Amino acid sequence: MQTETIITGKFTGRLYESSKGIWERSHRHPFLEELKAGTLDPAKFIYYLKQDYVYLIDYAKMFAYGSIKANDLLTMGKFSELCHSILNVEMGLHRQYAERFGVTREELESTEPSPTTIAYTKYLLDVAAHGSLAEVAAAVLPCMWSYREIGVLFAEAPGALDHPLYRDWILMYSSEEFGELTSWCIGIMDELAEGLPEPELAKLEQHFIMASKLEYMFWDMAYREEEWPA
Ligand SMILES: Cc1ncc(CO)c(N)n1
Repeated sequence: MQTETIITGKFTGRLYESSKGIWERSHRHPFLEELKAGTLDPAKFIYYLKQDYVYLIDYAKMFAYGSIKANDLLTMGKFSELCHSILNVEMGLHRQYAERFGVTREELESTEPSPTTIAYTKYLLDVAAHGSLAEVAAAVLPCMWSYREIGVLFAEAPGALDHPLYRDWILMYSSEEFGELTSWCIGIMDELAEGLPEPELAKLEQHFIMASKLEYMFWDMAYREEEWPA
């Protein structure tokens, strides 16, 4: 488990405040409450896993866009490292879980995205297609940062790591490595926001809030095992 604390700068402190209420609602959502307690219906977790797998394909592309939009090699390299780690470490965990549940890799990959997954990934990709590097950073930040917060909270919750089913999931998001990547994303967000005029900062904040709302919706979608109406 990881002990490194998240240090926010001036702008990321503002972002955190803007979405704290939404994040707290996510933490209290039955999907996460039950995952923490080890009582979450595996069918709901499998649904989540499949949707998250196709979500992560587009999410990884956000970091590829970050690499393209970066102006220095260090930033470019870090975004490409993040892309690599999503495709190989994070999605690797999903593949392991799928195997445990008897879901094939093909099944995972051919999951039909739900309405909420579409809303989230297409929102992100639209920001990437039309926005600046700072906008990309603001849109992807709640994903990393809120999972990091959930991972650490759950790893510290008494008994949460004793449940064999969801233990690996909690360990992934409370890991040192995930914490370091999140800290880097927070750092680059503050750097990119430095000196920007207020209307630009407000736009970044809007992306952060929107992605935070979509995170909440993603938990809720999984709990309801959302389907297309027709
Ligand atoms: C929906 C969603 N948000 C954030 C993460 C963490 O990267 C994830 N795996 N899935």
